[in-house]
Amino acid sequence: MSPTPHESEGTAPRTLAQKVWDAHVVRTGGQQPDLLYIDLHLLHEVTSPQAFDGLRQAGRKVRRTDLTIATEDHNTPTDNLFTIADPTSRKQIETLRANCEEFGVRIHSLGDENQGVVHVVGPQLGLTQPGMTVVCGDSHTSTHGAFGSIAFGIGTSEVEHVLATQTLPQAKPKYMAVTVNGSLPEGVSAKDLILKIISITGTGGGKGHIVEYRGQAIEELSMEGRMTVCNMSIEWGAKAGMIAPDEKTAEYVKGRAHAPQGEDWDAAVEYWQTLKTDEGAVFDKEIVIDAASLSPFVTWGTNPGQGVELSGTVPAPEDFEDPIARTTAAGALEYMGLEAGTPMREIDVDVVFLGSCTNGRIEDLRTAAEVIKGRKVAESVNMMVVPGSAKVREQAIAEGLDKVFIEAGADWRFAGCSMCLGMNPDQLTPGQRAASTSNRNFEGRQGKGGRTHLVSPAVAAATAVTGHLASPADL
Ligand SMILES: CC(C)[C@H](C(=O)O)[C@@H](O)C(=O)O
Ligand code: SF4
Repeated sequence: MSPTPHESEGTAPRTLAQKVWDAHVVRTGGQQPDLLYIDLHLLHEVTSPQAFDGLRQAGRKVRRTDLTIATEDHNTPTDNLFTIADPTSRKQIETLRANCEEFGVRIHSLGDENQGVVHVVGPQLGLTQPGMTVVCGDSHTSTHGAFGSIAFGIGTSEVEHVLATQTLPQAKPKYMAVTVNGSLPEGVSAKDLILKIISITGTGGGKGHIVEYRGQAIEELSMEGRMTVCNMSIEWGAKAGMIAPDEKTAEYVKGRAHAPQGEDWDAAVEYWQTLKTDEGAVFDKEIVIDAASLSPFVTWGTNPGQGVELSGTVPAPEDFEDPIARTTAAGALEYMGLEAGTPMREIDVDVVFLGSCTNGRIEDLRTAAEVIKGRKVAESVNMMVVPGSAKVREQAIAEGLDKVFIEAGADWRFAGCSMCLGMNPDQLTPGQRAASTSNRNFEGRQGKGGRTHLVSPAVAAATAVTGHLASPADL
């Protein structure tokens, strides 16, 4: 084996994550956690109010307003841009606006062309770039790892710390690799892959680890697909998910509002090319998956690890060896109103939700529109299409996708988190069942008593047409 550049320089081979980590350590040593520099801090209305209050009380400023950006997403209505009927939601949005004004933080409010779900907006503006550290008071910050950055969710007190200092103390993580060999079969998407991974690991399998997804199937994913995979890293407990940047990554970033320009661009790309795991670098753990063995994957239960092939059946509690898994399964079946042994394809749904920071990007809308085109949403189904951002919406309209959805009978909405979680008016009613392209199927997640099946955009679209869980191949 020929020595890697690092070995020849006398440095031990490192993983991608270690390289990015090392490049951001401001202070290390002793029993203290490392102090990391933060390159990008994203804010939304839910987890920032107390952080700003803390700054105000301490008489501090936001240290780097140029590295801080806010958007409104969780509490925003999607049927109109300006009337926030719920007083709590309205207060959160108004508080964010007032805080951003007081502290000089850039904000993309409802009606702004760059408003949208925070994890859609960052990459879209070219703010998210390879090799960065990205944080946000939001667990799905892991999405940004798709660019080869270390990106993770933080708590409100940490939000305050980053606002005040642009740094964050962090204990050293462990490192894991998920290697996906071979190509995904036709009709199998990034969402199917990540749901399968979580069903293997369980919701706690990644705890304490920064995970690098790699292998042919990962390299073959679009940037949107990579974001979908990294987005759900937190759903199996990982601290963050990452994918080494390559030409596709650079192509995606190039020309965006905040992408480096001219000589800076060349220097950036040269640096990004070094951001890969060195040969011989050691991970604490590795999982290997054969992509060819995968097929469309959906959830049947009340956590994202309770999934099964669409061609499969609802499992019975006895199918699980682990006593805890057995009890959890029994509870999930009861909440979901499902009988063990029922073919997944025979489960009827009332609502289809296409959207969220997992699958609300332009590629997701295109995939679903292709399936829906020339067909009708079943009479028994209410399909909501919610672009992840105002820009995604604008692009979809430019491509005529809005018309495809509207002609099929779907509800075409404004951007926001929407039915991904019950913080705004888009909610399931008790007992309603949804096929949803979002990332969490917890009890009550989409509305009190609502039942959620997590699916890919293609499965969502086919399900909307048939009225039961289905893939485009069934149409
Ligand atoms: C509200 C917010 C803090 C939360 C998160 O951390 O992820 C939300 O975005 C979610 O998806 O559950
Ligand atoms: S779309 Fe869903 S997962 Fe993403 S930030 Fe909003 S609530 Fe969280």
